[in-house]
Amino acid sequence: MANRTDQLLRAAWTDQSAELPSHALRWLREETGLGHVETPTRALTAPPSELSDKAREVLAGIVGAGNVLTDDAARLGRAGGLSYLDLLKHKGIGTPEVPDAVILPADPDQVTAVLKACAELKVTVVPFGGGTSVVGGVRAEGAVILDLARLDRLVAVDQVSRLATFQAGVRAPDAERELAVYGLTLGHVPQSFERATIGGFAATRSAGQASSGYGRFEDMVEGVRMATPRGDWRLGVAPASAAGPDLKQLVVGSEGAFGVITEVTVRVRLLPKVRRYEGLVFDGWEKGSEAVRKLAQDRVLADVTRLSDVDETGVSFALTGGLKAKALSTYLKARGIKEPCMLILGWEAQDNHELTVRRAETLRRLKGAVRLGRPLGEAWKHGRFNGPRQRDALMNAGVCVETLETATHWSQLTKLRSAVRTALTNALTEGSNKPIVMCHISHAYETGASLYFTAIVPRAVRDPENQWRQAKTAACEAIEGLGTISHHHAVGIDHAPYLAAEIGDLGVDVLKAVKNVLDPEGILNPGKLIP
Ligand SMILES: Cc1cc2nc3c(=O)[nH]c(=O)nc-3n(C[C@H](O)[C@H](O)[C@H](O)COP(=O)(O)OP(=O)(O)OC[C@H]3O[C@@H](n4cnc5c(N)ncnc54)[C@H](O)[C@@H]3O)c2cc1C
Repeated sequence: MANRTDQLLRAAWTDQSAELPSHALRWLREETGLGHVETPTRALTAPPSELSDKAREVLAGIVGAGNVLTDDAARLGRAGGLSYLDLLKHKGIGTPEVPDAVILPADPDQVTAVLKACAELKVTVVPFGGGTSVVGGVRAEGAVILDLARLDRLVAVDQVSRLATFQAGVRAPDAERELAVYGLTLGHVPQSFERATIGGFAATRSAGQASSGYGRFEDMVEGVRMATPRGDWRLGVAPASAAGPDLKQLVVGSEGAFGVITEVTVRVRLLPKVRRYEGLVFDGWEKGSEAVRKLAQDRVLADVTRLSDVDETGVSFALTGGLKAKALSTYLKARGIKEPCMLILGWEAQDNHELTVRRAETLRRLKGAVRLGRPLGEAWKHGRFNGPRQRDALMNAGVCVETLETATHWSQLTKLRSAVRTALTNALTEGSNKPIVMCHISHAYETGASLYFTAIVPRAVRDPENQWRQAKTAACEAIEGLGTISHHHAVGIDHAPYLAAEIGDLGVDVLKAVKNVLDPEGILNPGKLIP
C-alpha cells in the first residue's frame, strides 16, 4: 500500500524516469530560450511527528497500531499533492508540508470513529484519496492524513437500475476492472485516471475526458455516505427528488472540509463494444469553437470532443517530429488551412450501427474541417494519460509547466481565452525566456465550454515559486468576472482567495455555516475550499 503513494516520494507521477525525446528538447530550446538546467532530486527528511502520545494511543485503539504510521517514508509519501509547486518541493526546491501521521481506517465506521476522536483531541484531519490534487487540496502540515486506501471495495451492484456503490478509496482503474465483470463502465477518465479515487472524484467535482458523453462526475453520483465528526450521513434514495434542495451537492465538491466521503453510489452504463476516435482540423479557433458549439447545441457531441487551439496543435505536431509533421503541415497548407486547430472526436457505442448513426450526425455538421481520419484520433487516445509523464520530463529538463482550467458561456469564450492567454504570457515573459501558452476545449455544454490552459517556460533560477505565483495570480485575476475559478480541479488552497468573487460573500457564509454544523471543532481540511 505504501508504494501506492510513494512514487519517488511524490517528486514524479510514476517511478519510471521520464525523458523528453531529443528532437522535442531541441525544439523547446529554440522556442522558449531554455538553457541547460539541473533538476536534482534531493533526499528529503521529515520533521519529527508532533502527534501526541495520547492521540496516537486513541487512534491506534480505533484502527490498530499498525495503521497509525509516523515513519518518515509514510509521511513524506503523503506530503502534498501533485501540483507543480508540490512536485518542485519534492525535488528539493522549497520544503514539502509533511503531515504528523498517516491514519489508515478499514471501513466507514472506523472513519467516523477517527473523526469523533480527532474532534475531541483537536487533531486536524486531511482526507487523502489518490493524492493527485493540483490545487493544494491535500497539503497537511500540522495535521494527520486520513488515507482512504483500505476502503477499496465494490460494495454493491444493482444491474437493473445500473448503479454501483464503491468505497471511497477505490482507484479508477480498479473500479473499471470490477465493473467490466458485469459488462458495465463508469466512463470517467480524467487524465489522473491511473491514480485518483472514487471519493476524490466526488470530493472535487471531477470531469473526465469523455464528459461530453458520460457527463461530469457529479452527474454520475446517485448517493453518498459521508463520515463527519457529528456522525454518519447518507444521501440519495431516488433518481430524482423534490424534497428540498439537493443536499448531495453539498457533499459533492466539499473537498474534505465538511466530512470524509466513505461510499459513493454511481450511475453506470453498458460497457461499449465498439469505439472510434478520429481527428479533424479547422482553420482557426473561431471556426473550431463555433463548430463545437453547434455540436453541443444540436446535442450531437461525440463522447470525447476536444478542440486544441493553434498553439496546442502546433506543439502536438512539433512533438511528433520528423517527416510526419512536415508532411502533415504541407498537406494542411495545400488544403487552405492557415491556422490549424485540431479537433479530436471519439464515439463509444454498443454496436456498429449505433456508432455509424451517431458519427454521421456529428460529422455532417462539421463543414469546412479537414478530416485526418483515425490515425490522429487513435494516437491521441493512445497517449491520453501521457500528460503527467510529459510534465515530469519537462520539469526534469528545467521547465516550469503549469496547467489551469476554467469555463464560461459561449458568448464569452473567446474573450476569456484571450484574457487568460495574455495574462499568462505577460506574467511569464522575462529576459530571453519566451512562454508557450496553449489551450483546448475538452468539455462542451449547450451553454458554454471549459478552457484548459498549459503554460511552459524555462524555470526561473532564483525564485521558481514566485514565478509560478505571479502566473497563477495573473490568470486568476483575468478569469474574475468572466468565468469560473475552476471547472474541475476544485478550489483547494490555490483558488480559495478567488472563491468569494464567484459565489459572493454570502455564498462563503453559507459554506461556513454548513461547516460549522458538520464540523463544529473545525478539524477537517482547514484552509481548503473555504477562504
Ligand atoms: C496529472 C494530473 C491530471 C489531472 N487531470 C484531471 C482531469 O482530467 N480531470 C479532473 O477532474 N481532475 C484532474 N486532475 C485533478 C485531480 O486528479 C482530481 O481533482 C481528482 O478528482 C482527485 O482525486 P484524488 O483521489 O487523487 O483526490 P485527492 O487528491 O486525494 O484529494 C482531492 C481533494 O479531495 C479531498 N478528498 C479526497 N478524498 C476524499 C474523501 N473520500 N472524502 C472527502 N474528501 C476527500 C482531499 O482532502 C482534497 O481536498 C488531475 C491531476 C493531475 C495531477
